Amino acid sequence: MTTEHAFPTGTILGYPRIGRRRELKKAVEAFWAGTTTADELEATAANLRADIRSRLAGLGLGRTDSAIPESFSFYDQVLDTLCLVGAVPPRFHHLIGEDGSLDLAGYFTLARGDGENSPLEMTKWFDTNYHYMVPEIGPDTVFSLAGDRIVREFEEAAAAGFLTRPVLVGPVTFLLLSKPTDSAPAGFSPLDRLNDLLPIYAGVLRRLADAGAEWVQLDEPGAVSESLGVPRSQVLGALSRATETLGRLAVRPSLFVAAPYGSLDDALPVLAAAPIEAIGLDLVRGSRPEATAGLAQKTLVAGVIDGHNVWRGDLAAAFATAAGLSGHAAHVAVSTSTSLLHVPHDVTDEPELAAELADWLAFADQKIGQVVTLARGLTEGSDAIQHELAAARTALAARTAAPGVADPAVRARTAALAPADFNRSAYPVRVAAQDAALGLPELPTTTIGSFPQTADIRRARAQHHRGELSAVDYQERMRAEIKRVIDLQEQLGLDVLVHGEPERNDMVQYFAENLDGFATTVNGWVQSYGSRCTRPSILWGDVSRPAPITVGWSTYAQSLTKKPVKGMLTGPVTILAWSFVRDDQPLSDTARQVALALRDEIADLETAGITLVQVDEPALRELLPLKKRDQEAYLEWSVGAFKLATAGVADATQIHTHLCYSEFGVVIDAIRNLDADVTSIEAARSRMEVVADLGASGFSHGIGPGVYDIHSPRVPDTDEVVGLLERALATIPARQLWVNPDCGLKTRGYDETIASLANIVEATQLVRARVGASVGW
Ligand SMILES: CN1c2c(nc(N)[nH]c2=O)NC[C@@H]1CNc1ccc(C(=O)N[C@@H](CCC(=O)N[C@@H](CCC(=O)N[C@@H](CCC(=O)O)C(=O)O)C(=O)O)C(=O)O)cc1
Ligand SMILES: N[C@@H](CCS)C(=O)O
Ligand SMILES: [Zn+2]
Repeated sequence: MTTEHAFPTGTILGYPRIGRRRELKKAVEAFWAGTTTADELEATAANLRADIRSRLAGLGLGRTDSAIPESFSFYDQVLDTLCLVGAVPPRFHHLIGEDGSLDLAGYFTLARGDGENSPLEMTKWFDTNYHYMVPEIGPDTVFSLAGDRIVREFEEAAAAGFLTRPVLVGPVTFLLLSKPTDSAPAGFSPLDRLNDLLPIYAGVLRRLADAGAEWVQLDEPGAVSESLGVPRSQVLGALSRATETLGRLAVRPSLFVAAPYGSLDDALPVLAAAPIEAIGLDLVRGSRPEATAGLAQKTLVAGVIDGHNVWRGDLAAAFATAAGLSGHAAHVAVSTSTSLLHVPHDVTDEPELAAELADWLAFADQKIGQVVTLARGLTEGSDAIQHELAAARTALAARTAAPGVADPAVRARTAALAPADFNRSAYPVRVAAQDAALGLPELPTTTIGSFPQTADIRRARAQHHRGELSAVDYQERMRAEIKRVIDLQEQLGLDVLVHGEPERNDMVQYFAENLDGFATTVNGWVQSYGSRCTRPSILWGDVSRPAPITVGWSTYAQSLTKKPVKGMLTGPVTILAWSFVRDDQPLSDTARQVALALRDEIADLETAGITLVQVDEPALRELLPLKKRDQEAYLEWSVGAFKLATAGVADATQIHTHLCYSEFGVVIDAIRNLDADVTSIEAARSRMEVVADLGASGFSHGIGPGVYDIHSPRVPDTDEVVGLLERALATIPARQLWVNPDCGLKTRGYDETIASLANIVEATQLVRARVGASVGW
């Protein structure tokens, strides 16, 4: 059995690994480009890990008490776990080396594909903007202890004088996040393989114990979510079996099971009864638990510092919550509610943030400071931290009273909203008006908005930001790009054109920069997937639109062509989901403010002669609450915000929307309720399954399933696209079908984009000829 080790009184669940200046991104991309070697990449990563440990210790986390989590990853923690347990899908078995493991190149190939073999699917990590690689597990998947990175990184830390705490995705969550292999029989669930997986985890724990690890963190957010498609009773049973099995090992480190992203609810008694030593609760999302049998012998790790948002918050309230647990458990420690992966590094590294706003914020490093303060309060008593609690209280009061936090004009407008503001005419009336006004061919072809963001475009934006390129010159450069994109689409023969979004650094940040109520960062990068990052904006005040945002770009594009140009906006829910949003009022109130600003933009686009407007809502699914009890209310306000943004237009103006990610499940109803005239969805990787679901649900509006996956440079051939279109036509009528790629052309190069779009247009012509002959167009 394990020897008793005290859990550190202050810790965090994980730390950003991309680097303060995105050093890891740059090193990984250089390795992919072949300009550096694997050894050089390993050396950069080791330096980064060393810097992180020193920084965390400098901020006050203990060097030798397991307070510092070892949470590095070159790409993704689920992919790391997959490699650790040897669950490499058969199509990649040729990459496995003689020692049974993958080298770095092989590891990245699973994430990115290799031309012949498609990469692992990627999907959202719980309700965050982080994406993980989806393992494929079948009845025949062979598990083996195939990697030792986690042990080597622990030893690397030890050699530098640190006793760190290795972090692993727990076995239940790993299987809950996996999908069944294509050949798995109906009814198979990856969770069925738990008994076969547990011995591998046992092996890892033994090796870590042998290496000297005192604590290991198993992340089990799967225990919190009710949206992973497995009955709750099975999740609880699996959690019980896993913790019983691992807890009863003869040789293992002490086990800390962390449950971020929500409350454990009925999973808490399961963990409380299990032979593990510490339980991590998300007390930002979840409330303080009742006294529960079994907790009295355990450490409760109170996740009272929000790992998912950037507010400095009410530190005294956080302290009271943590201190209030002391009667429930043998020992109480303080932590973040989630890994700090979701927040930027350091507020003091933001030269352009107003000092007042900066004082209201806590990024990763400031949150560690907060954890350390509260831990001191727990050990030395609250008097010892009075100064820090008072400073946080003063900042919070200043925030509440600051001009702009409540804007009377914005509040009056939202208060005056009436049901009619949310609804358009009946769909058949709109279709008739749009058919007459737009005169589009059958199976209209279009794209989802962005075109490749070339290095030139990004460089011009960086130069403009640094003052090296004037506003006029910057505008000229963007207009030149728009002209190139319009000319290209004309040559390709697309029917509904887009301006290409060259002026956007990011589809949310760009709008945040142009709306009142938001602040943006310079160095606030947060990993979105792999090497890709975003700089989420900070929505701190009431939102309004000081001036039109996209009208100039869209009307310029329209002036270059007789074909219709689709206006292109990001929807209210996505703007909220991909920003750090104020926590002092309900999200639904903030969503209405953003929706009204967008409604004004759409009205201006319409007045300027733009006849189709796309309002992207790729994050509609992402913000869906993990708990079923919260989902209905969410869908009500999120769909309402979209309708508020879009319902002000004439019948003849065609509203499009776009949603990423194919596993829609519960949001299929929401798609119908959005009442957009045309909805484009990512579908290529799921081979149109979602279209069948929509068809079966009686969806009657326009639908544009993506016909090729833009996540790799592979060019789809014409036959393949014809096949997908025919598959779509098997379940939905031709009059509803639009033809478009999946979203995100901004991440591709021009060569493959042009070749792919040419094949799409050709495939559409072939299908039009075939279907037209049978239906008499
Ligand atoms: C659609 N997706 C998005 C999500 N969230 C968002 N906020 N935005 C999204 O688009 N979530 C779900 C998905 C996730 N997908 C992606 C896809 C692609 C990226 C991505 O490519 N990110 C870029 C950074 C984009 C950006 O902000 N660019 C800026 C800054 C460019 C830059 O790095 N400049 C250099 C200087 C350049 C020079 O001088 O030559 C610098 O600052 O050092 C811009 O265009 O201006 C990435 O590189 O990771 C993210 C999520
Ligand atoms: N209009 C955006 C949507 C991405 S979700 C694009 O095409 O990149
Ligand atoms: Zn998308």
